[in-house]
Amino acid sequence: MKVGVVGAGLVGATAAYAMVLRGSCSELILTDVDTARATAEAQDIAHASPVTHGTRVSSGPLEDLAGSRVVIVAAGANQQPGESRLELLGRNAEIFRELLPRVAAAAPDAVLLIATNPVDLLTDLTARLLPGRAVLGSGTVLDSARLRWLTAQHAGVDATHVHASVLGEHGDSEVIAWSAVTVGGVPVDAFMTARKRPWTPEIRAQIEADTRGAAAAIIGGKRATYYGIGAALARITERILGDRRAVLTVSVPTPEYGVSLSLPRVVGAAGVLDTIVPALDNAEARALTASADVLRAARSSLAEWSEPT
Ligand SMILES: NC(=O)C1=CN([C@@H]2O[C@H](COP(=O)(O)OP(=O)(O)OC[C@H]3O[C@@H](n4cnc5c(N)ncnc54)[C@H](O)[C@@H]3O)[C@@H](O)[C@H]2O)C=CC1
Ligand SMILES: CC(=O)C(=O)O
Repeated sequence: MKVGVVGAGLVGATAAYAMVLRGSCSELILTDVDTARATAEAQDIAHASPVTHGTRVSSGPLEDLAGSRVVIVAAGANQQPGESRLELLGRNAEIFRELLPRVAAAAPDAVLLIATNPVDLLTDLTARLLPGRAVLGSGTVLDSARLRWLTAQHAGVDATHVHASVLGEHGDSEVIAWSAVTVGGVPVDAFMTARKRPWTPEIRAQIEADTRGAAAAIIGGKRATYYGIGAALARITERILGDRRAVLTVSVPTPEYGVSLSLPRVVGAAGVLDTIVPALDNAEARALTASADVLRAARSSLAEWSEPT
């Protein structure tokens, strides 16, 4: 089971390291336009292999992606402090137009897992550049993990027992779907009441703000985020490799909203197999529509969508 990583920067290398620690695959290839960086990262990560799962790790040109079942794409610019994800669109779309057709040709059977921001619009662009190809974006898997973790702190439970979905854009317009949050299978409000935990509108508003603002806060402190997304990418990749039919909030083109965004989706060997539209309250449904509007408006700056439709 071979996995490729295109863009061996902080996100790509951390995803590769997470996969080596978890034994997600048998072979990993890192590729980057900065060949010295890819070589150094592959060597450093390979040195973890003998003391973990023995994964074969190497670096090389794009052609070495041949035979990959999943290729993670984390190539491109990241945000500077104060910058939004959407502000990266022009720069990273330019990279994708040149890079993604070559990645797809080098790894013809791979599912393409996009991480580069703005991830929803670059997933859309990749799907447009490569019709018929299995493409998905990491979407709000990371944001959902942040929401789960924050909720678990208030519930006083292990975060793996919180189920929660952030919907829409991986970005400032994302939607926290409280009506679908459960803890140990119990709706979150009932769980907090049963455990006598404080659970007020102010606490929920703070959790929302902390979920939405997590990336900016971390970037302000250490210039980039990579551990959370690295683990999320490893998990999505494993679910594809093992055809595990996991339910994950990944991003794919979504006809109902006219753009790629995140909803709970069943993920297996072919990528996204099915989409589950959750039962939302009216405010959540309106917020999801507004998030799609934000994404479509930003996308209209791309040449591929600039023609009136
Ligand atoms: N989807 C998500 O949840 C998250 C996405 N990101 C995004 O991931 C992307 C990467 O972030 P970092 O790793 O922190 O940046 P980084 O600057 O550390 O790494 C980016 C790498 O891409 C490489 N690259 C640029 N053009 C390339 C090309 N044409 N071919 C191959 N490699 C190329 C660069 O040489 C560099 O090594 C950014 O867009 C960032 O916003 C970051 C965190 C979370
Ligand atoms: C940078 C980014 O997209 C995140 O950490 O959510």
